[in-house]
Amino acid sequence: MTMNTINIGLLGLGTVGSGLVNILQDPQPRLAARQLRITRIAVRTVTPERQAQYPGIALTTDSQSIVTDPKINVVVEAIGGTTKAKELIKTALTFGKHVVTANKDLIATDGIELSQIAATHHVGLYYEAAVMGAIPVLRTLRNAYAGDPISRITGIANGTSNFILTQMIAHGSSYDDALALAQRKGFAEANPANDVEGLDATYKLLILTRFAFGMNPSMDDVDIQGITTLQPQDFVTASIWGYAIKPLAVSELTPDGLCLRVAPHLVPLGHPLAAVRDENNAVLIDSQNVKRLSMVGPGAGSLPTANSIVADLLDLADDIHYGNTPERFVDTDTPAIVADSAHRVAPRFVSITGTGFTREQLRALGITGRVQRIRGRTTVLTGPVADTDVQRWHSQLAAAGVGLIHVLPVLQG
Ligand SMILES: NC(=O)C1=CN([C@@H]2O[C@H](COP(=O)(O)OP(=O)(O)OC[C@H]3O[C@@H](n4cnc5c(N)ncnc54)[C@H](OP(=O)(O)O)[C@@H]3O)[C@@H](O)[C@H]2O)C=CC1
Ligand SMILES: N[C@@H](CC=O)C(=O)O
Repeated sequence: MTMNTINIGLLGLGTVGSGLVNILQDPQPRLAARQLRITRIAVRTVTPERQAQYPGIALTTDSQSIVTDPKINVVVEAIGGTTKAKELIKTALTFGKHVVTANKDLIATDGIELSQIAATHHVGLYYEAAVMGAIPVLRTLRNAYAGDPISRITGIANGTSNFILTQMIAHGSSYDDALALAQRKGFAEANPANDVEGLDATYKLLILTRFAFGMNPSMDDVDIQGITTLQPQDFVTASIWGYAIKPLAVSELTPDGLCLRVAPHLVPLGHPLAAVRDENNAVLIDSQNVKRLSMVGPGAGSLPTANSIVADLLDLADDIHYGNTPERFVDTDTPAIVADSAHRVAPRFVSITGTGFTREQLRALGITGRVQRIRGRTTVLTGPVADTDVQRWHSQLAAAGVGLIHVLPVLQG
């Protein structure tokens, strides 16, 4: 059966938006059959030279005119940020347009509200590209786990952080050089602090938690640490003890509630996540029936991310073609039950400035385990310790004038 053309209005023509244009301009046969056509694109700056690169597509700086255009069926939002993007998406949904977005910041914070607006107007709101780039994790959680209780999601959810750590470890790059390269490659957010301070991975973890556990936690429910304090001594010491350091996002359902953590973790060298390098992301889903399922792939970048947008567009194309109202991507506004810090227990990798601290002094603070002194630092690998003890170490060491560089959790299982 011949399909009607689906007119797409694209907001943003940066890393992600240009990837979508590339894929749709030269579509593979199965994609070509769906008649997806970008008709208009909103950007901040239009020049005759820029317009000339996109024959048949009208570039405009008037994004509002796209989200209200009666000829447009689907709006793809790839401008990022929350204020303008939210206003545009709300208008598009209210005008009866389906919306696809890669915007995890917005979906993490306002996704429930937007999803309700979409349902009211009988349109779809999809955002597979917002979480882990090319990895189809949201559809997998939605479609494959309805009958299988999940116990834990463990992932590398920020490509930029993983890329920076790989560059520092494998190529001896400085942190600043590695971050600059991630920016040039289009992996980093407009504000790269979101990547390196763990916020981007936290947004993704909040969305994953909705899909995996049907609960809706907030940023305040997540223990967040970035990668900015890591230095070459950490990688050396961790590897002597048989670990890699990986930027993980973990959502675990315990009898006391959800434990949500974003932090560089020590990961045993033989663990599958230890081998995930560069801008790749990975997710391990632990559940009752399947036990463990893993997926690895590019977590950032133009074509990998745009490919996930195409997957959303194909779902919508079928609904438009058959006259169906798209299903809600996720359907929960249940508040999260979050475990108390006293119940969040893990072994820790403790780095302290200076090498003069004796084992006895450390033991007096309750910091015991294997000790390494290397290049002006003392590092201790402890047994299982609760988050409340870690909070106490921070205040006691600060009061004693001792520099506590970081306390990293060790991944278990
Ligand atoms: N980069 C990646 O690998 C990934 C990004 N994402 C998400 O995708 C979204 C886009 O990211 P990315 O492509 O990297 O961003 P870029 O900064 O590369 O591109 C942003 C685009 O949006 C346009 N733009 C910004 N503000 C406006 C506005 N007010 N009106 C019209 N156009 C506007 C810019 O126009 P102009 O070109 O004129 O400046 C630019 O084309 C973000 O939400 C990001 O978090 C998700 C997964 C991966
Ligand atoms: N900046 C993000 C891009 C994809 O979400 C990342 O590095 O993962």
